[in-house]
Amino acid sequence: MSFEDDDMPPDLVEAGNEVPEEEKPVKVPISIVTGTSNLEKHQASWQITDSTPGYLGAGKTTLLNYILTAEHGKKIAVIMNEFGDSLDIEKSLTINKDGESVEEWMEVGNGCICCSVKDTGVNAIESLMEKKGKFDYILLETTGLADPGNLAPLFWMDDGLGSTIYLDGIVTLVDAKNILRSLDDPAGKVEGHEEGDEHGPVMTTAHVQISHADVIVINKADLVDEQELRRVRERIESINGLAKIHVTNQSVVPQLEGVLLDLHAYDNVEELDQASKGHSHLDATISTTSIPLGILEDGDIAKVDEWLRSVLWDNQLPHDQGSHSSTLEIHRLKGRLALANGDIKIVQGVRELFEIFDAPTQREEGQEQEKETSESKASKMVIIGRHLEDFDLKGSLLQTLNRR
Ligand SMILES: Nc1nc2c(ncn2[C@@H]2O[C@H](COP(=O)(O)OP(=O)(O)OP(=O)(O)O)[C@@H](O)[C@H]2O)c(=O)[nH]1
Ligand SMILES: [Zn+2]
Repeated sequence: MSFEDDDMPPDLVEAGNEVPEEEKPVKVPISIVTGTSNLEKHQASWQITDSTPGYLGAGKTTLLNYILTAEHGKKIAVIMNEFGDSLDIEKSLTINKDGESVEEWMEVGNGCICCSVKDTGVNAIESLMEKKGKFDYILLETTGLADPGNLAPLFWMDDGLGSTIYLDGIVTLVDAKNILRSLDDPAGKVEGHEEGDEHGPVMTTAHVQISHADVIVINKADLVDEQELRRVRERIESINGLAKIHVTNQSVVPQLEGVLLDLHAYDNVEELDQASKGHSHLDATISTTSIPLGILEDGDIAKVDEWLRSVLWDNQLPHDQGSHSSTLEIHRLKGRLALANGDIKIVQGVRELFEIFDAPTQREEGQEQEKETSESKASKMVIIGRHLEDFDLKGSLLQTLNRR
């Protein structure tokens, strides 16, 4: 597992397959950058007749160029996955250090990196690191990848792959001028997801990219006025109440750490408390719901685990009485389970994958601080998904915990 706390005393480490600290490979964080694209360029076959200049890319290339030329002292590998319209078996990989870039080519098999990364992509990155030395960070740009939810689990649950790479987080760029239109545009419909009723709201690529994001960069702020920017922001927050939001011009983010790098989006739940402010129902397709759970008992962890298995694996909402014409679809979830004895567990989920693990303790900051945070923070589960309002998630979870 990739969430071990370095400071954990050895007697708390589960016996069995634990590798001694000094033999453990240092894992390299990978951030996935998604964003809406120029439909005319990438999706010509859809016969877009709307030729307004609005449908340009959100600014991913601008962002990556900014990173590649900025002086940050980090060795960052940027992998550009240009749209898979050619059957290239090599992908451009740009390695940058201190404003100096070297272009490398990486064999990934059959064109689209999201399809081939599992087999060859990780190996390719690893062998490149052997040749070029370890990277500090990897940024994977995913033009043409509609659904980052397919890619995230490959890098997240990485123990099976024996990988030296772990998912740091997903960054989604949106175009301030066009995002509202993209969210309402049936032409952007995502294929391969569970269909709701035929006449229901369409789930677009923009929805899926926003719902999976840990960080959302609203770019091209210069093209909208304050009022429109607020509407964009509120709509995005109603879809994904967990993501950190930054507003930029020319993709110039305030800093790299915490915005693109060092996100730790899968090993902490810092953003959990921002989610309650909620502008629910601004978007009819995807929303965020927040379930307060108070202080839990030891035995409740197993119940939460059971509930998640049922909902995520079996598509069964426990104690559900209603009949539904829609299917519950959960994209992302985060939770904090605060136990009466002061222990805190973290829940992380993407699609059908989830994990419950001990919260990293903050020993450096002293026992007092640790105690204070555990007492002041109650349990909470935040869920992002489709058709959430058709189901009583809160009632189901509380009943599973015998709270009702
Ligand atoms: N007005 C304005 N234009 C911007 C801004 N950022 C980028 N652009 C322009 O928007 C266009 C698209 O930017 P790119 O960085 O190529 O976007 P992309 O997401 O890589 O686009 P694709 O390659 O189509 O996926 C370019 O012409 C940029 O110069 C901004 O903040 N404001
Ligand atoms: Zn693919």
